[in-house]
Amino acid sequence: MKLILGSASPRRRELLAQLGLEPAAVRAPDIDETPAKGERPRDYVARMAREKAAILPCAADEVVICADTTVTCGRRILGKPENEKEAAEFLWLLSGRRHHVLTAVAVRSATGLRERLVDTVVKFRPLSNADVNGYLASGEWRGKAGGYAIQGLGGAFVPWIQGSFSAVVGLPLAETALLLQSAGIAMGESA
Ligand SMILES: Cc1cn([C@H]2C[C@H](O)[C@@H](COP(=O)(O)OP(=O)(O)OP(=O)(O)O)O2)c(=O)[nH]c1=O
Repeated sequence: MKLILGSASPRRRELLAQLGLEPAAVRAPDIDETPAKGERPRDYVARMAREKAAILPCAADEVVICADTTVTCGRRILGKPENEKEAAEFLWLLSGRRHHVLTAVAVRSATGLRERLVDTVVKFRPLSNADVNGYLASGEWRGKAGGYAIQGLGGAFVPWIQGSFSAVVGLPLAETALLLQSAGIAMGESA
């Protein structure tokens, strides 16, 4: 079976490499990521991963893996900030609080769709003006759910997590390995 990474995210590619997996091809999914009115965060993130997997082509000998990562704070869904102002708003919202990072993984093959949702709790220390301004200036917030990257400078804001670090970065390694194994992809095998 050929492994296809259905994601434009370089982090997801690196996380697959950590499992010893190199995709035979990378296909970027382009879907509308707007949450439906009143949609619950868990439903939203699972739907996003499923929709990404559904729109990509998948041949009979292919296994396509897609994922979606979303930050939720209270009832709010924090996606990728559209601009610096929104990134600042997200960082202040997360400052000094715990929030959830939800990552849904969808694996599609000729035998069907397999999915998992991983919920990780992340705590931010209280941020100062200098923290937020410095972080905005770094540009690291771009393209990251919730406007931060735990694997980068954003790690300095995080004294504690409960759950899966790799899921926060974009792909939960333990769950991904199991999903891919059941779809016929062996770990450490280059596609
Ligand atoms: C919270 C957090 C998110 N992120 C990233 C992971 C995801 O790439 C991104 C959330 O956006 P996603 O929509 O999940 O993915 P994407 O747009 O980057 O790529 P694609 O849809 O093609 O798969 O935020 C981090 O890298 N570090 C973090 O700490």
